[in-house]
Amino acid sequence: MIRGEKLSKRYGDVTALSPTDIEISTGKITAIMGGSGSGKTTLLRLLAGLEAPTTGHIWYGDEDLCGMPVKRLYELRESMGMLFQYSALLNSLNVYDNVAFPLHEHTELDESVIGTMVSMKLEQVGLRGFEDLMPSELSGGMAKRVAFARAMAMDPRVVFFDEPTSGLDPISAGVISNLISETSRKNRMTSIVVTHDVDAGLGIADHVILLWQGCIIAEGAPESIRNSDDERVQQFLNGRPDGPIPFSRSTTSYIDDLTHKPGTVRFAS
Ligand SMILES: Nc1ncnc2c1ncn2[C@@H]1O[C@H](COP(=O)(O)OP(=O)(O)OP(=O)(O)O)[C@@H](O)[C@H]1O
Repeated sequence: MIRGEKLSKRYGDVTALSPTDIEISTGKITAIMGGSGSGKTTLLRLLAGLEAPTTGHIWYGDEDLCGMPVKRLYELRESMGMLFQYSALLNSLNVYDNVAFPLHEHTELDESVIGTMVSMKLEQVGLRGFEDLMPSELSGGMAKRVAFARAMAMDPRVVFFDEPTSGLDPISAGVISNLISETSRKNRMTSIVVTHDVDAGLGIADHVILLWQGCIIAEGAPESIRNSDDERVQQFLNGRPDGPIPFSRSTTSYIDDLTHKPGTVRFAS
């Protein structure tokens, strides 16, 4: 179990995440969903130990990620995989070297063993035979699949997916969703998926956490989220522009801004 306890994050005056308690079940897929700016990526980065929370603790079993010695944090990271929104492939390395990268970094395995492992991972994503291509020669969907293979290279126990289907056509998005779903279930992997994509999120998740303005407004099994009578949840699920979730996030008066009232002036005169 991964557990966030009174977890919060502020950036200057912006509260990206209000104090939140959260539980991620081992071996399950948890989707973190919500509109733009609701705090999804912030929560993912905190859980992955990529950023320190402003308050709270992140428990991996009985170990607190906050304040953990760096050496132990690196060890823990070796059991984690990450798939970022823009694939984050290393442009100067071909497909083979991108997938092999974590194995070269974290293991002492012979190249022949690494080669076999890379072939297995590329077979899993349907790209065996594409080892020599450079990232610039890949479509967006292929790049995501290579990034998926790289995230799986070390057979991680926990994998973080940040918007894995964004920018993909529906077929490529479906392929990535299936890969997440099948690999998670077969390997009993703990998957944490941040997504705007309602169909993908509700389709693959065992548990859904829905955020709004840095707060959890609903969580539970996909079916219970679908049947929620919270208007904010229904506005998000149905993509309605009008509703309790406002279009504008400005906090100052528009008229005051236009008339440069003291305290609201944004530009140097
Ligand atoms: N490094 C940062 N510095 C300052 N503010 C930040 C930073 N990262 C995030 N924020 C702010 O925190 C809030 C939550 O951002 P976050 O990226 O977590 O939202 P999100 O739900 O992932 O949004 P999106 O779906 O658009 O990526 C936003 O108001 C954002 O502007």
